[in-house]
Amino acid sequence: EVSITKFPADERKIIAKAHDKYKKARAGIINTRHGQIHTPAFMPVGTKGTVKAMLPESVQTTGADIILGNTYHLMLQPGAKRVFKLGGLHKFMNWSKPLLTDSGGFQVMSLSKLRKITEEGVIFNSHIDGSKFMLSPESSTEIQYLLGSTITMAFDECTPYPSTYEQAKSSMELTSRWAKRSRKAFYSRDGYGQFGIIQGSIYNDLRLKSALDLIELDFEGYAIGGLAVGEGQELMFKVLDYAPDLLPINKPRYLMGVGKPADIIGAVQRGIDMFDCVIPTRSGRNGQAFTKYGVVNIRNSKYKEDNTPLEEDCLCPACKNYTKAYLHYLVKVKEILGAMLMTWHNLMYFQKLMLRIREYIAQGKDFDFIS
Ligand SMILES: Nc1cc(CSc2ncc[nH]2)c2nc(N)[nH]c(=O)c2c1
Ligand SMILES: [Zn+2]
Repeated sequence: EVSITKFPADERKIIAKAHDKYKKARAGIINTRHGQIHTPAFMPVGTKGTVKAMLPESVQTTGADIILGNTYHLMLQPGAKRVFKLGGLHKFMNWSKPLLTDSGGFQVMSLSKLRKITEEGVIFNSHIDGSKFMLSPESSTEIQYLLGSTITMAFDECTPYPSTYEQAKSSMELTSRWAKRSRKAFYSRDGYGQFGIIQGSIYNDLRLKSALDLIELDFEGYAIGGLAVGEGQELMFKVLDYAPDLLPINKPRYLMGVGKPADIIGAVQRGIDMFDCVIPTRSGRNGQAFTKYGVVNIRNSKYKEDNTPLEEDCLCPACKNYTKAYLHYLVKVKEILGAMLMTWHNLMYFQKLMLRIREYIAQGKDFDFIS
């Protein structure tokens, strides 16, 4: 099954001895049918069956163990049944390692204009051609099965921020009812898993109720949803000061949609194991490079004759073979190679950050370094 194996207890004691705020941090391995995931892990986003501007083998060289796919986009095009007929998403996109697919509700709410939430599920018009679709706990779970996801996400409603207590309560209760239906619809197989997603916005009693409802369904892992939706880092950390502890300690904890390096470090310190965010890929294409010196906006004219690499000790192709001047030029003239090199560097940067965090935890060292 999908299980998180932890460092032996005595090594955990070392971690506990480290400064208090690190004692919740944990490093481990999730074993799946498609290989291991070293946690804390960062999952690059491959929304439409590709991590934009990257070959899958290049994504692999950055150190990523797992990438994300999207039920919403893939069900509209090319269609889940077609992907299934063609051998599943792993084969289709030539990625043999673990794949996690989001359940689609979040994307419906953020992408399709016309949509209606009912007890049954969400009825929406495709943002591509306006045709009518329904996503429900059952159909979302079936679509993820057809795609061949290693980790399937329960169908939830991401409670918007801000929400009143009443709004958050009824939204969380809907998510609990949908989680039960998602769990019932899941075809469980060795090495595959399904994660429940807890909601409850910023209200600790709702977060607790959501966790209790989902723990009853015995998922292979748990995600904290309803965060990184505009509440800001301070409020997010306030929820993370207690929410991870409501979840089973021996199961993976995934914080959806997070985040910048500082967000990731703060969340790991509060017990989170898995992350996903479009920031390294999307901002890379927009000319932002993450470096140990901070974020470099490569379009800035100060780089037009800068003959040095983004980072002298980075092993990515952008840093090994090119200069900031060249990257500045490529991004300015919108050359495809610019998007490729910037993306590659950022993904490498995020994986190096996760590697350093895992090493520091294993050695029981403080890792307050802000990358
Ligand atoms: N912030 C945030 C982000 C995502 C998308 S994660 C993702 N999907 C595809 C790429 N990345 C969420 N997804 C779900 N299902 N529920 C949430 O509460 C939620 C919250
Ligand atoms: Zn680099």
